[in-house]
Amino acid sequence: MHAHELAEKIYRLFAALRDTRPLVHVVTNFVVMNQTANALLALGASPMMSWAGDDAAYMSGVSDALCINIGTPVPERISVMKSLMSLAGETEKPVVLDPVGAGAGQFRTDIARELCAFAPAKIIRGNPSEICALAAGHLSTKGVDSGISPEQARAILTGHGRPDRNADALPNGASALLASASALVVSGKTDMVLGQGKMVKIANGSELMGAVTGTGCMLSAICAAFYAVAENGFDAAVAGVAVTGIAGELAAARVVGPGFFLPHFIDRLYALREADIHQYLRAQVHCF
Ligand SMILES: Nc1ncnc2c1ncn2[C@@H]1O[C@H](COP(=O)(O)OP(=O)(O)O)[C@@H](O)[C@H]1O
Ligand SMILES: Cc1ncsc1CCOP(=O)(O)O
Ligand SMILES: [Mg+2]
Repeated sequence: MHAHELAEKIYRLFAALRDTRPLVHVVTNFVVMNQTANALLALGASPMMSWAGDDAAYMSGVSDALCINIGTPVPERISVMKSLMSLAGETEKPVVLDPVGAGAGQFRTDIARELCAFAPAKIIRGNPSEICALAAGHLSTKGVDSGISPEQARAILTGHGRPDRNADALPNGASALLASASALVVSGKTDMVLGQGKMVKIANGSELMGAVTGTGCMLSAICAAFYAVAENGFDAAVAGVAVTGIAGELAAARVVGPGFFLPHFIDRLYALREADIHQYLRAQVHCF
């Protein structure tokens, strides 16, 4: 697929999202709740940040997509997450799982692994360490941050260095995790979206995005909004990653540091136009 066709496809999803204004139910951490809701609103979706167990059945019935984020886990919230993901699996509701801090201690890694078993058509979006912890048992997460680069993650996921593996072949370590998902997103300087037999690399974004908390969490919620209007998780993940990266890049061009990055990012999501996607998208499509 040519870059122009991919940009066109992403724009179609973006336009559909703005037309339909999907209701995205987000159960996320205490750190990023407000900025995630604002990012979804700016994008054109309708956020609902609720984690009450008593609300779960109703929210499951009315929402168009679900985003589950384990950043600040407490037992009651984890059990609501399981119920919501289980209901979403039954009704084939689009789900994104953000395994914040997977690989940083047994507690979080176990929670993330357990949640991976629910809602088989979900997108799993994490930074390189989080995805490698789940896919390959590679423990390198520092708190909520990645201890490895996307390139190192690609090497770990493909089984690089093993004599029976070609480093450019199907991501091997990712395949078992991918069996429990419709797409995996490994974010970072270059984002990788992995699906069955295909991968898209997107090189948008800015270093500043690593200096502001919650950019990954917002990316996951944005992928959930796109999943509500996409035919599959892979296309939704590509669109979510591209739009987040382009808005981040444009926002970073206007600021000198992280302090004002966030409001500019929200503004750029709000003001994003078709021409921006065509002009700024830096993506490569690989098929295996
Ligand atoms: N060095 C970087 N250059 C460009 N974009 C980046 C960089 N670091 C992070 N990003 C972007 O920030 C967002 C969050 O990614 P990441 O920092 O990997 O997630 P998390 O916040 O969960 O650790 C993604 O959109 C990613 O593309
Ligand atoms: C700092 C922090 N601590 C617990 S959750 C959280 C936010 C993590 O956000 P992100 O994964 O998007 O950087
Ligand atoms: Mg994160």
